Amino acid sequence: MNAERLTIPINPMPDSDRLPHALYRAEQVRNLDRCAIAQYGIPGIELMNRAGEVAYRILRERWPDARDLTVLVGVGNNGGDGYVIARLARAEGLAVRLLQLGDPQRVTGDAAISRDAWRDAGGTIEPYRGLPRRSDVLVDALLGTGLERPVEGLWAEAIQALDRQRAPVLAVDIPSGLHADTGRVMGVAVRADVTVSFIGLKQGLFIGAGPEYCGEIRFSALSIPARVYAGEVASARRIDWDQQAARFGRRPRTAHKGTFGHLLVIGGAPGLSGAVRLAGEAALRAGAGLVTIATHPAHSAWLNLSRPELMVSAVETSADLDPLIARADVVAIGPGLGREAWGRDLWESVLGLDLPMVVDADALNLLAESPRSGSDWVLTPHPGEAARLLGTDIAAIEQDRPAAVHALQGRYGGVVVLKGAGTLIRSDPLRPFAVCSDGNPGMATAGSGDVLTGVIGALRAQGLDAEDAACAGVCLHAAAGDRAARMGERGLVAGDIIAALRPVANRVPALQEDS
Ligand SMILES: NC(=O)C1=CN([C@@H]2O[C@H](COP(=O)(O)OP(=O)(O)OC[C@H]3O[C@@H](n4cnc5c(N)ncnc54)[C@H](O)[C@@H]3O)[C@@H](O)[C@H]2O)[C@@H](O)CC1
Ligand SMILES: Nc1ncnc2c1ncn2[C@@H]1O[C@H](COP(=O)(O)OP(=O)(O)O)[C@@H](O)[C@H]1O
Ligand SMILES: [K+]
Repeated sequence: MNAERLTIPINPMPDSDRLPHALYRAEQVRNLDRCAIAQYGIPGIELMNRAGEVAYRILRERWPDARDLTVLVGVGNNGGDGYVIARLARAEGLAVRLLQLGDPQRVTGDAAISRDAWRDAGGTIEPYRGLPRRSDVLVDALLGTGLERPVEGLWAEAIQALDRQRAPVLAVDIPSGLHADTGRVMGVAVRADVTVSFIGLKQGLFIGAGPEYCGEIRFSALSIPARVYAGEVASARRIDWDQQAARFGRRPRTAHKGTFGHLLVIGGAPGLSGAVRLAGEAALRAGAGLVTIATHPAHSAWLNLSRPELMVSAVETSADLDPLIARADVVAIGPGLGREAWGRDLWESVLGLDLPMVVDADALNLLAESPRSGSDWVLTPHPGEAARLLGTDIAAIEQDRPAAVHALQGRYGGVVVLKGAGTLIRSDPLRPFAVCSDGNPGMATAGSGDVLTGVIGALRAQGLDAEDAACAGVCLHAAAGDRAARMGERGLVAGDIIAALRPVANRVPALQEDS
């Protein structure tokens, strides 16, 4: 690959039917709504009608044979969208049951207008007392971005009942019970087959439990003017390999191995040699020109037998590192480093270096023991390492991953990659953080993080800065994981991700036999 510095714009509007890249917090989407209404004169009821129409169109497209619809509405504007959907469905001759949670007298504003329009069209409102025995599709219009406390009582019962029945569920704007900013489940949440989101994509759809609850995500900006978005800087940006691959052009015909950088991978205490071996091979497959592994003498002699392209050096103490560091462009440290004297000595010796670094695994655990801030490093903690780095527990990290990655970056500097489903990348605290929406649970397997370390190190060695290497590396790794998962998620091993790196990095279409 030939890496180029490239500014990739964040588009708030969808291009064709692809999802936009800009993500927002609930409060920001409310600002966008308000701006469209106040400054561009689009009445709120018009937005609600458009939202209902879009959701209904997607419902018909996805389930053209549906005849019996059950719509669950709450008392806010999310419920307002639900009345519109119910009215449109009834007008087309579908049998619609509308079940109300909360007191319909509490419905006000645009939602009340939609409620009345539903009644005027002959629709009835039944208080929710349980789901009908059968429906072809259920619409979840209970709670949207106005969710403000854990879901309890009858509301929680209704959501659990949705979970138990077998018909597909379309969630309006966001699955009810999912927190729009963190993707946290607020007690219980609707597990949707399709989620249709409006105006701005909520970041919680892609973070935390979001990917488990949203099903397929569809989006409509409800035709509000593009200028509305100029006033609101996205809180996050969704990244994927399709977009990040634009950084990589054709390799110059005159290239030599020095063109693509020299990565030094440090780690592999006795018994942990596999981790450096995986990181090293992944780096070669992600296009690094040269890769040297600095590892324990216990296994250095045979480490490269299965991959002779790797250079392997035995390091007894940190003094042995000096000549290797002198030849390296980038250092990746941590895979299999251990926390014994050997690993500590190596970690301490690289701390003062003026070289780009990728810091992973046990190096992160050692960093947690004596915290310090760096500027030119990429830290790649999984939630367990993140918890140690912040002196908290994993549950606290997972509850609010955006806050965790923000705190990590604040305390440790550089670029922080918080791994897991919906990996987050945070560099400059004033700019949107990134969320990778590729990847799959097949990648939850030993050594998969070591592969990522090698990939990010390789991209840095090829000239990308820390943030670009982290974003492109996470996406390349995830896309390779997705390609490897064509053969099934269960039983996927880290080596399968490595094998997929090369075709994905070169954008070679998948062969029939891959799938
Ligand atoms: N102009 C607009 O503002 C638009 C809004 N739209 C819809 O409006 C939604 C936001 O509407 P709202 O701000 O009214 O909020 P919601 O409809 O999400 O809910 C707010 C209501 O639910 C109650 N509530 C909050 N948490 C609860 C809980 N755990 N259990 C029970 N009740 C709870 C609140 O007290 C409030 O009465 C969006 O998600 C979207 O669906 C769309 O119609 C597009 C246009
Ligand atoms: N459910 C998932 N969806 C997407 N990516 C995942 C999922 N589970 C794990 N991954 C990715 O796999 C890698 C696992 O890394 P890590 O936990 O460090 O594993 P190890 O320590 O075994 O190498 C991370 O990049 C992570 O983001
Ligand atoms: K909803």
